[in-house]
Amino acid sequence: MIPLPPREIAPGAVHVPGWLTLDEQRHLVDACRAWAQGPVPIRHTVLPRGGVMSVQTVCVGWHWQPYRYTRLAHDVNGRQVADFPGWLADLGRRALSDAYGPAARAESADGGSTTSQQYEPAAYGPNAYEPDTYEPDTALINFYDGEAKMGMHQDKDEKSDAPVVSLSIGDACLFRFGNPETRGRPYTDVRLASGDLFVFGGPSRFAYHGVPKVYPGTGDPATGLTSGRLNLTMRVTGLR
Ligand SMILES: O=C(O)CCC(=O)C(=O)O
Ligand SMILES: [Fe+2]
Repeated sequence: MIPLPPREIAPGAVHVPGWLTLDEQRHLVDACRAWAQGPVPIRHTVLPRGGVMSVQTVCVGWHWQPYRYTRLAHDVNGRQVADFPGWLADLGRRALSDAYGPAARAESADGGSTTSQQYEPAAYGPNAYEPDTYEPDTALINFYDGEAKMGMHQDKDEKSDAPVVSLSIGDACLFRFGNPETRGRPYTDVRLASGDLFVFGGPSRFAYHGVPKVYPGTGDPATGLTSGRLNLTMRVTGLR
């Protein structure tokens, strides 16, 4: 199947359908399976008021618990999460470069005129367009069974406005991408399928987003995931 072309959903938010090859998806599924075992096993995150998230989450680099990052997983088993691997950071840089196009490079190379540039670099702030210097140091890996969902939220526990790179594998879902001001409209509903890349940075870095629904049975077992949906988001914590 020929994937749809990249689409800008909101300023700085780009959906790239079918970005990962099947091999890359398999590799990511294997890696996520290993991380799910430990040193800090995958779990349903417990929220401060006692609610339990329907997705299961495991982290690498830094451990996320609502609403902060720590080196040790105090809310699970007190251990340090796995290191953030270099190959994943490389994948993140390639993702940014592919999502935002050659804009930043073309601009610095020839002083402003660009060739196949789709988006306006000036509007996006310094971090969105520097794929080469992107240094993600944490990844949150979420597993959704057929019933799981995620409410509208902002990714705002990072002390950096560098873009978030999101990769999806397995069952497709309805991904709702909104605006930085409110949980409600305006938002755009996007179907994220296996292999899709979604990047949000610049003016959309702190936009509300969520997953109202997963579509069971829509994934390709050849990814290594026979049911459910895997989502991996890389971020720059800005912590040290
Ligand atoms: O599953 C997704 O596509 C989004 C996950 C997400 O928003 C998050 O982990 O913060
Ligand atoms: Fe999020």
